[in-house]
Amino acid sequence: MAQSKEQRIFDFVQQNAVRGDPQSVIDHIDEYCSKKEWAMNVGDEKGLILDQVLKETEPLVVLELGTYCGYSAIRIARLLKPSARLLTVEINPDNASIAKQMIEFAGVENKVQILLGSTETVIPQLKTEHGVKHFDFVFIDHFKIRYVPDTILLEECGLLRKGSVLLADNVVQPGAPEFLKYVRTSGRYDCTNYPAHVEYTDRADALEKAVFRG
Ligand SMILES: O=c1[nH]cnc2c(O)cc(-c3ccc(F)cc3)c(Cl)c12
Ligand SMILES: [Mg+2]
Repeated sequence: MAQSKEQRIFDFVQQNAVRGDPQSVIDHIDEYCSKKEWAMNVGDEKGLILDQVLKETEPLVVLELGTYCGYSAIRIARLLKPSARLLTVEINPDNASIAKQMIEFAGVENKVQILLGSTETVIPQLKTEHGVKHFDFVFIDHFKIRYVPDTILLEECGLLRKGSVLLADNVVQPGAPEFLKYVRTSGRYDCTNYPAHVEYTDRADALEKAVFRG
């Protein structure tokens, strides 16, 4: 069976990065995806903005929508306090398998739980099946058409509290105009835009931070 791009990324990490060193894994994924094969990791430029917002927030319970190969899960987990946890939702079982191996190689597996399934199925189960009360931080990086429905679902499931931080990738490219309209006009969020570029390119993109007013 032909190898997937995601498997090739993991192979490159396994052969070149330092096992147990999250930064080494991040750097090697960035090296491979900027030099060999582009892939939709949040990347180094937007990753530094993610780092900065995480450091400001100091979250204990984090949700990620869209795991892919685990790059941003590792970026987030490496900055979490010992007792903090990340739950990350991935719909594609092949991606989830690569992400699991990548997260274990980086040595952050005890802070991260990968939940396989669609966000619309998983989000309503988080309180009952995963003992979540509220999320302090949500990184949104999956299908752009799911940004608004999943944000509303998080509100309706009582998973956000005053000050919960949503950080959404790709609000310019591929673009999430309905999401921007929703968080900026609903009156429920305080929003900040962070202009950047599509990972590993010079094409415009941005992250949007939306803090829930409760
Ligand atoms: O689907 C995506 N999910 C999560 N992140 C994504 C991302 O960061 C970038 C892109 C993308 C942007 C421009 C381009 F020309 C091709 C692909 C996509 Cl398509 C996704
Ligand atoms: Mg993205």
